[in-house]
Amino acid sequence: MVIQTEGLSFNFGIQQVVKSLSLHVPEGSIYGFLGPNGAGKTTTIKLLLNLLKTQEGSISIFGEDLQHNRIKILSQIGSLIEQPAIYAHLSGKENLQNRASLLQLSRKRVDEMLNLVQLEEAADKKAGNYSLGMKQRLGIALALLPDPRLLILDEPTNGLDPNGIIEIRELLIKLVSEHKKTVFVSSHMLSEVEKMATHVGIINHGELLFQGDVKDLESISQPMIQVEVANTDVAAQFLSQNGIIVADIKKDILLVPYTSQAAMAATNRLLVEGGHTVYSIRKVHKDLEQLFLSITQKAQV
Ligand SMILES: Nc1ncnc2c1ncn2[C@@H]1O[C@H](COP(=O)(O)OP(=O)(O)OP(=O)(O)O)[C@@H](O)[C@H]1O
Repeated sequence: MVIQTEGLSFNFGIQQVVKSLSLHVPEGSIYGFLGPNGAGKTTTIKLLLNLLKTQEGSISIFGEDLQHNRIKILSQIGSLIEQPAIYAHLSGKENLQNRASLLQLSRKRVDEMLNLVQLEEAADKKAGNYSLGMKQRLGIALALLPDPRLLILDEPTNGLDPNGIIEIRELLIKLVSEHKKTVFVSSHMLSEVEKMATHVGIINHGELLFQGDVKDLESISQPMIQVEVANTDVAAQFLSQNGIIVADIKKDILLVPYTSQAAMAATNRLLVEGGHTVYSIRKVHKDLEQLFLSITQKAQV
């Protein structure tokens, strides 16, 4: 495990913001750390980066305890929280060169980073005039300069347009697949991370509600029978009268909880024999966004 926390808790005054978190982030993963606003994501990230002092529990990174190996561990982590620290009056390249000379890195490394985050063409433009997405990519390039093993990003796609989101996503996938990094990335939108994350942790009110690989998340979603049918309202009423639960009615679609193949065939037969026009019928899994909402909402009740 690259990151492993056990019983990690944190209070701001009397408010417990992080509750006994046990995070397991495997090497070479893109770990999507998901939760609604105020769930405790930033606080957790600050604990991982030692920007807040651990009050209870433990954090181990690269197999070593953070409290006892702070400098060694932190020197191998690149991070981006909130706004990237960029000099607006300098160009993107100058921002990188400044940092590179502080770290005693070569100019070649600056060019490599500009290429990696696709800012070569805009390298000589003032960073203050960059779009939000370009600023985020410059921030990531700054974090990657010293070639860290682990990258921790707090909501890097927040406020970006769809193209900006895709560019960050492709960059993170490349970092893991071609550069062998591990990426820990927080977000409040499952749809933004589901296309890139290999692992997911869902947090709400400071508590971890789900952790596992993305496939596990899909498998806990309850399967449904999706029936594409004419006149959905009439068909739904007909099914209910015949003892079949209709979970949802959409424009041309009815959703019925899936129990078995035989039950699915029986639903089909019932509708057809009852004179309803069935265009298609198939087993589907709840969409991940809905699943995320149901996990986080359930926890609020
Ligand atoms: N410095 C602070 N002092 C007191 N309370 C704080 C402080 N920072 C955060 N909190 C509270 O801790 C809780 C968790 O905040 P945190 O920023 O960790 O959540 P988050 O999941 O990152 O949310 P967001 O996506 O909105 O940043 C919130 O209720 C917040 O008000």
